[in-house]
Amino acid sequence: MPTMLTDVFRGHPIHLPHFHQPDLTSLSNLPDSYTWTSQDDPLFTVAPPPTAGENIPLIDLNNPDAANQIGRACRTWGAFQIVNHGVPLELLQGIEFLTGNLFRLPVQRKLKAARSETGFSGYGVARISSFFNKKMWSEGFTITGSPLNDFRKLWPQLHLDYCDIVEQYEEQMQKLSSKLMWLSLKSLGVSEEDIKWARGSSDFNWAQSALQLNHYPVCPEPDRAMGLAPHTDSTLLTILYQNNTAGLQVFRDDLSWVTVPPVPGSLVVNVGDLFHILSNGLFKSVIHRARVNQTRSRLSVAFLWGPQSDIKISPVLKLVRPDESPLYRSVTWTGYLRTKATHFNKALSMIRNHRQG
Ligand SMILES: C=C1C[C@]23C[C@@]1(O)CC[C@H]2[C@@]12CCC[C@@](C)(C(=O)O1)[C@H]2[C@@H]3C(=O)O
Ligand SMILES: O=C(O)CCC(=O)C(=O)O
Ligand SMILES: [Fe+2]
Repeated sequence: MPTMLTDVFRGHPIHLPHFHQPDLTSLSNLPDSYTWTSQDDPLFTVAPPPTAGENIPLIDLNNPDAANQIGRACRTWGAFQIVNHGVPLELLQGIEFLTGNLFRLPVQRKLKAARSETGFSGYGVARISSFFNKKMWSEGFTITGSPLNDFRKLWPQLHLDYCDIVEQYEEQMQKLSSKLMWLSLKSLGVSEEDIKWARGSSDFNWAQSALQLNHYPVCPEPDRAMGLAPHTDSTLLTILYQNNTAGLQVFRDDLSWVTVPPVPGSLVVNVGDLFHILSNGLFKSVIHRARVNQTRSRLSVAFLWGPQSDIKISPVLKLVRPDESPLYRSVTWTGYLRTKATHFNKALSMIRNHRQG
């Protein structure tokens, strides 16, 4: 039996200090343990060049040229925003409503559904927290499979309604992710024929996913705090819904940090590490982070999408020059998540084939 996402960290406990996390909404000063400097994160204070003013592309999926625009965005930014994506507005409002209600619950109630050190789902701090000396100004809730058990602990009365929203949201995101993957691959001249594991399976039985709900409370000193530290996602693609408070920033070597402005009804798409591997390095897995705000709290919902655990992802052969070896060795999603859980931002280079000469 392949490892399911739920089991991926079973033999890999990660020390996560949720139980010692104060209620961030009650703090009027930024404690030292939450104060970031460039010593805690070398990218913390990099300044943009004086002429920077660019932003990630906003792509209309109804545009006949969408595949090319997406391909270009994946190569230059590793991220883009989409409109006319087909996900009903009521569903976006529904998931935002659920997320807001979840994080408004008293801390003691949220901790009833705390994620354990070897678990995958539940309430807690970001997994990557263990790689940083300072704490992040955020709380999260991870879902994979049915959230029924956790939601029953959070909402003894209303859990079924909330499960329904998650199910509908995941169904829509699943369809959209697959559409986006094929559009971006089309731009590289890659079709279903070229990828054995994804060929002809319209019921998505080769894919699996997780949902990450994030909350960034109002912060007394946002310039010195960090909502979610810089990272790349370990996914093929991530589709992110953000409420109308800015905070997400993507990194470009030539432009530094660029804020992704919230556009009502739109969704942000990030290329993850697995898509970078699949595209033989042509698509960038984008470094991104979340900053926080002094007057407005922020919510985001990340749909993390990847292949089933028995599928090995390797560069599409069509994208590898005949005189070169593929840039990466093959890897399963669960195998990669474990490497990432131990080596964090060194994970990609650990599976890279180093070229001779
Ligand atoms: C499938 C996963 C990707 C993720 C780790 C996880 O097991 C579930 C949560 C995901 C998330 C969301 C916030 C940022 C991130 C780096 C983290 O700490 O947890 C990502 C992980 C990832 O993409 O590597
Ligand atoms: O909140 C955000 O904008 C970013 C969230 C994120 O990067 C994630 O959940 O992986
Ligand atoms: Fe992310």
